[in-house]
Amino acid sequence: MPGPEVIGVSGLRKSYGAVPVLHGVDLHVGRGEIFALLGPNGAGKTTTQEILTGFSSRSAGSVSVLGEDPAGAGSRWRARIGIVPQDMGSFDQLTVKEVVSHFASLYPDPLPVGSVIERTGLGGKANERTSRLSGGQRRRLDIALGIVGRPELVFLDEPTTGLDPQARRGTWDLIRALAADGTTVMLTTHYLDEVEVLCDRVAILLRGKVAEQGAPADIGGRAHGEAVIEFQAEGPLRGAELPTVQQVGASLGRAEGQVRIGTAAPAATLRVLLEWSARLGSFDLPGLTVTRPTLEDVYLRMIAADAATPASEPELEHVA
Ligand SMILES: Nc1ncnc2c1ncn2[C@@H]1O[C@H](COP(=O)(O)OP(=O)(O)OP(=O)(O)O)[C@@H](O)[C@H]1O
Repeated sequence: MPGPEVIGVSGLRKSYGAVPVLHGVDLHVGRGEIFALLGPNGAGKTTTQEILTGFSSRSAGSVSVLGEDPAGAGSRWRARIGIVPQDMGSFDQLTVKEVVSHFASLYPDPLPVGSVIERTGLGGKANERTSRLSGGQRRRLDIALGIVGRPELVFLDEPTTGLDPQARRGTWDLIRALAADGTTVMLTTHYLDEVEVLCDRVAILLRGKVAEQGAPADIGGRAHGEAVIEFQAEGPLRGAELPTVQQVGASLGRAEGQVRIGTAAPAATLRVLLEWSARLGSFDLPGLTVTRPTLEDVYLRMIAADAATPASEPELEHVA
């Protein structure tokens, strides 16, 4: 966590009636971070965001957002946060500019309406009725409404769902610019590439618990996990006996000329392989690839492992 703490959550629990949904969530987000909540449908991401924004009560645990407990925070605190839910509702008879201006009027120190409309890529639509916007343009309007109040902390619930690839990248640039200005961003998403390229840290929520929290590159031990080296044993390498790569912790497989090596020490293993290929008169490992598990690989593995684990005993919780 780089900056001072903006969100601090410990032991957060939530039940709807007798049904527990959050089972002791811990989260810590620093100023200026772009933080993702990732998890399958129904994992509790929206519920967590609703509690952090004061729209839902909690059953147990402590929550601090911008130094206050959202459960009792007033309008001055509310003006310091921006919220972009999955669906902002409809303002069909109003134009983009009218809606953004209306929202701006609710805040003590809003951003200039024109610049918000430009930054969200709606410059050409300022005088269009919102009923005539496409789905993706509606989503950009939602984001405009979430940031017009110049928030210190903005919550985005699936901000790029329904956007075309160019608009997604535009939204990422906007989120990066907000963070560079010191705005803290917490978002939920189902897109792993979005987490990978955009977010400083991610918490993976599985069945109401944080299964892991950290930089996307470190999740599931990715940074130090096993890499896979593959190449084609062609030319002088064809049929040659492979070197003893086990000495650098590598395992070895071979099928129809395609060599596949799993190794915890890819650089050392490559050195052995390159010396071996040079000895055979080849200065290349044809079709060489070195890959580590992607975020998607480790995420899907975590979901599968979680699904294979029986649900814990029903917990005794306070009813919200
Ligand atoms: N108002 C409610 N009353 C009862 N149960 C609810 C309510 N809101 C959410 N839930 C339940 O709480 C669980 C978590 O829902 P939540 O919307 O937080 O998940 P999510 O991770 O945001 O899912 P998604 O990715 O589908 O948006 C789900 O099982 C859902 O059915």
